[in-house]
This record gives sequence, structure tokens and C-alpha cells, in this order.
Amino acid sequence: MSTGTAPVPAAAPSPTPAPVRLLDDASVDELHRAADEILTAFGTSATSPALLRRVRGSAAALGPSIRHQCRPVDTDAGLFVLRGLRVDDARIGATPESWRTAGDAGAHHDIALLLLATVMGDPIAWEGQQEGRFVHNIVPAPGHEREQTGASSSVLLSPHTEDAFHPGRAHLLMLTCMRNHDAIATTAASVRRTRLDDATVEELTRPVLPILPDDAYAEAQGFAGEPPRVPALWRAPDGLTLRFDPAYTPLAEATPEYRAAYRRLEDELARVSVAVSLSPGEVLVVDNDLVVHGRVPFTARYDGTDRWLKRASVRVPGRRTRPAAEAGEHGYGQAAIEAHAAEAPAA
Ligand SMILES: O=C(O)CCC(=O)C(=O)O
Ligand SMILES: [Fe+2]
Repeated sequence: MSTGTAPVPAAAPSPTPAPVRLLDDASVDELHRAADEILTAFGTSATSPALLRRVRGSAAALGPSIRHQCRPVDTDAGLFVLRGLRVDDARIGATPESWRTAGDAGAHHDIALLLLATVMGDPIAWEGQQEGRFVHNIVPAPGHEREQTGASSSVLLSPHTEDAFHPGRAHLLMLTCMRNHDAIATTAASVRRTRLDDATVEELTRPVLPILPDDAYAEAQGFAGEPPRVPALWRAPDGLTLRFDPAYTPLAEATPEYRAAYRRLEDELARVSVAVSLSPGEVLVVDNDLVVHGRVPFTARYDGTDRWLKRASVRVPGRRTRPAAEAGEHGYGQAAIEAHAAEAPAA
């Protein structure tokens, strides 16, 4: 159709500018069957020690194909999209009005996500967030439009490390899409794709500023202890990692040199940022030590058809992507609860 003289349309952004890992049909069946069995046995996705034990057992029995697709992030992009899961738009029902009222909405997918998270590592929950659930519902909520939390909509959710304030934060962040009619993108920027001069990296590896708890942690925000100063960048054995949340970092307290270096990092992250618009059934897996994520602004519908993601946070035992000094941080009184840390006592 096109001729040499026809105007060239502006290049459309790639719909999913992220490495995609396709689950084969047999793996998808296997995962959905395992999730169904657990949901039938327990009647809820609310996690009890018994349900978590069952998830651990079922995850261990999943086949080599799923395990292969759940291997660690293996490119500088620091993320991948797992594709193939089936979401029945009618069966999942209306998008919940907020995480508070979500309850067991889409419970099958809570369990499927927990199974995948357990293949990748150890899922974590926070007592102070979404009532201690291991799988969070990310939906826009009335009254929260302008927050820097998952419940917002009308503002840019600025790029951040998930739970950056805490030494027990996830190594991996997983977002499963239930519904996204308006193709609203998650943004992601990998520090391994930035170009920073050595002086900037040196400046930002010094522990100069704290990262304060975000608005999803009301209790931690009232913590009385002295906020620890933490480095924004760290030279890990296999490359640069970052801990970054400008919305909760008191930059005004730093020297002009530090602020300039921080701005260079922000600019570079903006330059390499990609927009990933998830479709139902896709799972975005982000390495939380390499990649900061956020979300573009959007107008919430509030009619039961809103964008709806489910989120899991995962720790990967034995990783060496963070400075040893983090072990001494108080974490603002918040504790991450590991799903499979030890045999949980019977409730
Ligand atoms: O809504 C999104 O795409 C990402 C929200 C977010 O930052 C999160 O779930 O941690
Ligand atoms: Fe986030």
C-alpha cells in the first residue's frame, strides 16, 4: 500500500516493549488446575498457614516448563511479561471499588499468582498494608485519585522502588492483569540501561538521605525512630542496583551536588523508561533492585469495569543485590511476613 511518496506515519509505540515469555497451553492448564484445586479445598484465597502450606506443595509439583518460564530476570531490561494465563471477564465479576472491599474477588487468580510467586521465591505480606494479604488488589478508589499509591488514578504514579523505605522489601514485584480496557500502562525503567558517569554513581552510593514510608503505611509513618540514611545506588557483584523513591525522599536536605546527581539519575531513568500496558492474563515481573516502576495518569471509570491488577511481592533467598548495612535498619517498625520462611504453626 505505501509508496515512496506517502507520508510516513509516526511510529506507534510498541504495545509491550518488554521481553515476553509465553506459557504453553499445557502449563497454563496445569497452573489453573492447581489453583482451582486449592480454591475448592479452602473456599477462599484468604491466606491461612494451611493454605500457604498447600500452595508450597502445589508449586513444588509444577512442571519444568513453568519453572523455566519463571527463571530469574535475565536481561538488562530487568523485567519480563509472562503471557498465557486465561482470565474470564464475566467470571471475575465487577472490578472492586477498592482493595478494602475486594475480599475474594478474583480469588482463583490470587492463588495462581501465589503459585507463580512461590516458584520464583518466597512471597511476602506486610501487616500494615492491605490487611496483611499476600496478594494485593490494585484498583482506582474514589477519594484517592491524587495519592502516590496503587489506589490513585489522575496523577502520574512516579517511578519508585516498591517499599523502598524497608530493608525487607521485595526482590521481585509481580502484577497480574485482570482487566485493563483503557490500556493504561505501567512504566518501568532499568538502572542497567542508564548511562551515568562515575562521579554521579559515587555521589549516589553514599548514604545521604532517608526514604520515608509511603502513604500505604500509615502506621510506619508515625514511627518515632531516627530514619536511616540509605544509598540510592549500589554496585552489586553483578552490576548496579537502586533503591529509589523521590516522592518520599527529602531531597531538600541534601547538598546541591547530591541533588544534581539525583536529578541526573531521574533524567536517565525517564530516558530509558518503557510503558507496559498489560492485557488480561499477563503477568509483569519486575526486578525491584534493577527497575523502578510507576503508572501513567488515567481517568477512573468507577462503574465496575475499571483497570484491575493483582500484585504479589517476592523475596528471593540468597540474592546479593543490596548493601550489608541494610540489615541494621529498623524498617519503621514494619515487618515483612514471609509465606514460606518456616513451617507456620497451625492456626
Ligand atoms: O498500577 C500500576 O501499574 C503499578 C502500581 C504500583 O506501583 C504497584 O502496584 O506497586
Ligand atoms: Fe509500586
